[in-house]
Amino acid sequence: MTAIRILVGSVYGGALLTARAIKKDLETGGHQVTVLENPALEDITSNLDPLLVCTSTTGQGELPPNLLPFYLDLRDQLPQQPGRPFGVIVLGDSSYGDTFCGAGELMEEALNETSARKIGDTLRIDALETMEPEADALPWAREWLSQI
Ligand SMILES: Cc1cc2nc3c(=O)[nH]c(=O)nc-3n(C[C@H](O)[C@H](O)[C@H](O)COP(=O)(O)O)c2cc1C
Repeated sequence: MTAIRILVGSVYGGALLTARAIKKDLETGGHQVTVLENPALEDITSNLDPLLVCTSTTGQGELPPNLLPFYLDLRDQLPQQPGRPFGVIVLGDSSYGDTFCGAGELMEEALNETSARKIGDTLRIDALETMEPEADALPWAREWLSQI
């Protein structure tokens, strides 16, 4: 059994629904999943659980408002967590061009600066290609967890 924490960033609910679907799926497999809809830094500094970022991209490659305070505190304080596993699922829309899935890169860069350890490649989910982000996210999350 692994306990994981999902850091959610979502404007219209797609990334949140995806995170909840991952929770349901992984918990069926015997794991323990906490979905953090409005994460604060203490939600990660109080434990060593692997972290899964599940965020959409808004503005021009920016983070959704519910995840932004966490990101800013993380960048500000850089609490070191050497080797802590993390993964990134990011929703975006390739019609936005250069800023496609930019929110995932922001979170990855910030977590890298804390010396956390990325597991697997980022899953980029393109709204132009799929209406069901969870269809891609569930198998990816299982594979991600198996690599921890
Ligand atoms: C105002 C607005 C700005 C967006 N900006 C970007 C962007 O810069 N890059 C990108 O890849 N997707 C962008 N998107 C697309 C969203 O990330 C995508 O639709 C995503 O699936 C929304 O997920 P959510 O329901 O969790 O908010 C934008 C969408 C909106 C409505």
